[in-house]
Amino acid sequence: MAMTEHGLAMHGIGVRFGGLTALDGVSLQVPPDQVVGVIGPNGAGKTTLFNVVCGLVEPAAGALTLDGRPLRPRPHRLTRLGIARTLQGVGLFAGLTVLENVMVGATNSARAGFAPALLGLPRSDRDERRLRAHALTILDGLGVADQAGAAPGTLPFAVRKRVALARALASRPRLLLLDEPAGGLGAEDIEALGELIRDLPHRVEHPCAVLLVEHHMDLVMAVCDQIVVLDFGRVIAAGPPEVIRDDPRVTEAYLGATVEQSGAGTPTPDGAEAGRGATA
Ligand SMILES: Nc1ncnc2c1ncn2[C@@H]1O[C@H](COP(=O)(O)OP(=O)(O)OP(=O)(O)O)[C@@H](O)[C@H]1O
Repeated sequence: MAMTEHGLAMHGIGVRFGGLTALDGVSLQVPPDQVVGVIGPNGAGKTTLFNVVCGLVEPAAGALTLDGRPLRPRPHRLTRLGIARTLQGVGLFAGLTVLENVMVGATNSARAGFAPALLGLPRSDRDERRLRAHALTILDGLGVADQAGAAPGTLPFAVRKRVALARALASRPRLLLLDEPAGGLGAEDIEALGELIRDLPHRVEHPCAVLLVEHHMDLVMAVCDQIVVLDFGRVIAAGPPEVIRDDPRVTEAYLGATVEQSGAGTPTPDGAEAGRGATA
């Protein structure tokens, strides 16, 4: 991967949990106009890497930069840094409508945003209208505006996932972190999700780079410009999908994983699942 100052970069990140090295000298880049995927067998360090970028895990070694400037992410400050994330689950507020959930996502900080409305504090009608219109536009872009007034709990899982994505996009991030967005979705929904993800860095308004941690190989191969392969906390390969697909080190990592736990996952990166007991 060519080095650039733009976007997110990890430089030699190391993370240890007691005696276990979860990440070992991991470097990668997410340029502003790309979708970058992180794959690897179970336990390879993908979630740990995601958590480092979110500020949930502090690395023992290495550094992060955003547009060449040092980045010390903190979970509550991500939005202000122009970073948004979705989590493995859906995580919508059950007591709010779909629209309100997305409006919450549009707030940049608890002081300036939707929180006053939630707390019953006064805010201008104009702000409120603007926020609603913005949230509706995003829901519309994801094809779920017709559910704006619904309670999330009444909606199918695939729709809730879209709403969660809408909420993340509502803060107009320039980097979106997606942790297993295909989890629990059927093939058709995954394909539609792939189209949405692929489009994000190329939107005319508010384009946004994507760092995608995902088990579903088909999705990763279809949407990523670059793929970083982790195994035992190290980067064993990095490059565009067509290179990664044919890289013997990658096949070996997945094959080795399958041998370790027989029957776990599909033994090549062409399959829909990863090794080491991967989930679909
Ligand atoms: N909080 C923690 N404490 C101790 N060990 C941890 C912790 N989090 C992760 N690990 C270990 O670090 C290694 C990397 O785990 P991680 O969850 O990042 O892998 P992963 O690639 O996301 O796996 P999966 O595909 O199963 O989600 C694993 O050996 C895991 O057991």
